[in-house]
Amino acid sequence: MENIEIYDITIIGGGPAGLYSAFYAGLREMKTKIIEAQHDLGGKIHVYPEKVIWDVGGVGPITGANLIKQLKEQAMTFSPEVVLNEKIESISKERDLFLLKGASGEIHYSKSVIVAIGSGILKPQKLNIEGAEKFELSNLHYMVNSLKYFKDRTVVISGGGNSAIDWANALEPVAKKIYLVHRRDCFSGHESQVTQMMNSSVECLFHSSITNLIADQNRTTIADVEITNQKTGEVLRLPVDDVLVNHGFDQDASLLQNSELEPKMIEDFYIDGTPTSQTSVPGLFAAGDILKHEGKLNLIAGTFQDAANAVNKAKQFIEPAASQSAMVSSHNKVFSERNKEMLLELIK
Ligand SMILES: Cc1cc2nc3c(=O)[nH]c(=O)nc-3n(C[C@H](O)[C@H](O)[C@H](O)COP(=O)(O)OP(=O)(O)OC[C@H]3O[C@@H](n4cnc5c(N)ncnc54)[C@H](O)[C@@H]3O)c2cc1C
Repeated sequence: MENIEIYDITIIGGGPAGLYSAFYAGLREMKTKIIEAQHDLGGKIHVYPEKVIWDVGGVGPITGANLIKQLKEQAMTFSPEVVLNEKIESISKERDLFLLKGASGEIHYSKSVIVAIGSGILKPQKLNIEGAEKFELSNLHYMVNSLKYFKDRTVVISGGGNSAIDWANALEPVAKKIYLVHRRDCFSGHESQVTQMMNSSVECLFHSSITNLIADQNRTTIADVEITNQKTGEVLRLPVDDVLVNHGFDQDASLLQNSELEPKMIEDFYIDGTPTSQTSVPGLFAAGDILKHEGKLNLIAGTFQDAANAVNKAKQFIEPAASQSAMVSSHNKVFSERNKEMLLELIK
């Protein structure tokens, strides 16, 4: 083990929970590594780069893309080691060290670990219609990368959760017409979003689902959608420009299933932790959507508290005499030089 590089803390997952953990670990002067399976940091926010987010404390309305940019900038404050395109496949422990096995074959060594994998590697649940995948290159979408693309188009959205409703509201002023197809007659989305949508021009088709996609003459693009009302059996054929499917994401639980360490879990997927982000395995902490505890807030804002708690507990795990939490950032000596520069700017 002479040539291995050992980190104080390794964060698995580069979404908001992982990025804020990386910043906070730097604040606590820990040697930090962050490992992300995708080619870029930002996590689930990449699903909604053009959605405007209003509920991050102290941050005005901001697009997903800009929030990712700011989260990344903050995370890089203390220059953590960043490893991209590396899926961690298992976690084990030898004596005092955690060993994280990456899909690349590399083993990452760490004194403590934060699991910040959200819902695992994101895989949208696909439309269950034979041959639908061929339209993914044209007008069948599982994400919205550009609102502009939908300008003056007729769009059928399938789904009834927060994402579907958010997109119906965001696209309604842009598109020519929005239909929302939902298999139930009530929505599980946030009340205010549902109210906004119900008071808009979005046309909701309840008890319904998409049962067929009819191609244009070239067989490359969806020209019409068949929608079946499950209660009446009535079939409606709508000419469309685009179909947007928001049926949620498949949960990839392989990391914890493949690991020798067996933290207590909930529903075989979530980590059953404490409100201070501890798991049942000493030295292994969790933050963000993967963590469940009393008082859990499944919002970006909630990931920050999980992250700071996880880092503070990790710091004490490897240095039992360390203080319980970091000093507030305005007093923290690691910022003193930068604070001086900013104050000098102010009095210029
Ligand atoms: C459409 C939509 C809209 C939303 N809108 C809002 C909103 O307006 N406000 C709000 O507060 N929240 C919103 N949310 C929720 C918010 O995005 C999540 O709560 C937040 O992203 C959770 O952050 P996280 O870091 O825990 O997980 P994630 O963002 O899911 O990040 C986890 C990261 O871990 C990586 N990963 C997973 N497994 C591995 C592995 N084995 N090895 C390495 N890396 C791995 C993934 O690739 C991913 O990058 C929305 C969610 C969706 C889907």
